[in-house]
Amino acid sequence: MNKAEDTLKQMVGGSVTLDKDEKTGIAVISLDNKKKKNALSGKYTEHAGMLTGKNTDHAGKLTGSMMCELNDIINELQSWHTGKGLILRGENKTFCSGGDLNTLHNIMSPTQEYSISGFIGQSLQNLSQLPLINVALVEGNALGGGAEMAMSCDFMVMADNARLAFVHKKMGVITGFGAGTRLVRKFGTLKALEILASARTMDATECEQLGLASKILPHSENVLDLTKSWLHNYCDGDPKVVRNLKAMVVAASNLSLEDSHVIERTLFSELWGGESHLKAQKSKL
Ligand SMILES: CCCC(=O)SCCNC(=O)CCNC(=O)[C@H](O)C(C)(C)COP(=O)(O)OP(=O)(O)OC[C@H]1O[C@@H](n2cnc3c(N)ncnc32)[C@H](O)[C@@H]1OP(=O)(O)O
Repeated sequence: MNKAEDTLKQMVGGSVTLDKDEKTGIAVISLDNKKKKNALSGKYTEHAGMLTGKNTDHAGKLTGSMMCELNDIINELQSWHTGKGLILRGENKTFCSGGDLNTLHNIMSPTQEYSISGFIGQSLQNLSQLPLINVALVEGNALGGGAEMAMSCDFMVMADNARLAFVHKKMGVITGFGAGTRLVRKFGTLKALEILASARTMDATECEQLGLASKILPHSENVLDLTKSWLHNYCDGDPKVVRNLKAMVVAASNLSLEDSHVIERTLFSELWGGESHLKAQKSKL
């Protein structure tokens, strides 16, 4: 993976930031690459250390692509033990226009791309498996790799101006970050094939009808706040309960029935007799 990371670090431009709210337990990851509609590039910043929380003695150097930053942020969230929810969004009223076409143009080796898609695919897999209920807030466009990122979250909330398109076929490729597999598992082969082979653009209404979007919100300045309120419905209460619930869902989607039942019982028994359980029991007696 190191070679992939090194290559990604050459992609200049953009940033990814994390905002953790300890009070609500909801974190927000924001993609920001204004000049390229939040395409996934890298960045050059004189304040790199401040943004990434490390590399302070390398300030002013190329410090890594947006995907490397996203990967670092996901790693950081693995140890956020009081967290319950996560929103992945784009700045500038749009989600993400996919891979940076300028840089992708220079990566023509299948071996290199195999390793890069492995790095990004693993990051998105790690994101989807965080013990946080996560939601992609899609405003504007989620195209190509951007659609793949949105697809890796538990839920998708879309602004009414949002559009999602797996444009890969039009680019002469297919999905490479895991969304093809996710689409097939969600819809079965026929619907997934239709979505991927048509490479069509789906608006928020169609995404909701398909079950890709769980909620459509009016496109407005406070769409992020509305998404936080929506997410709060699912992740209010004791962090341990919310996190174990998410961990159980992750286990069930990855493991055999038998193995998943063991995990489910383990996670259940961890909560039995705990503070929340006793409190709830008391209020019912
Ligand atoms: C390996 C994974 C597969 C992939 O993700 S491949 C990439 C798939 N994505 C795409 O093909 C999207 C290409 N972009 C577009 O279709 C349109 O730019 C888009 C997002 C609908 C926005 O349209 P408009 O609002 O009309 O804006 P625009 O076209 O004038 O774009 C503004 C500036 O942003 C740039 N941009 C947009 N998407 C980019 C991308 N993916 N990589 C690099 N640059 C990108 C665009 O070139 C333009 O730059 P400039 O202002 O002309 O210098």
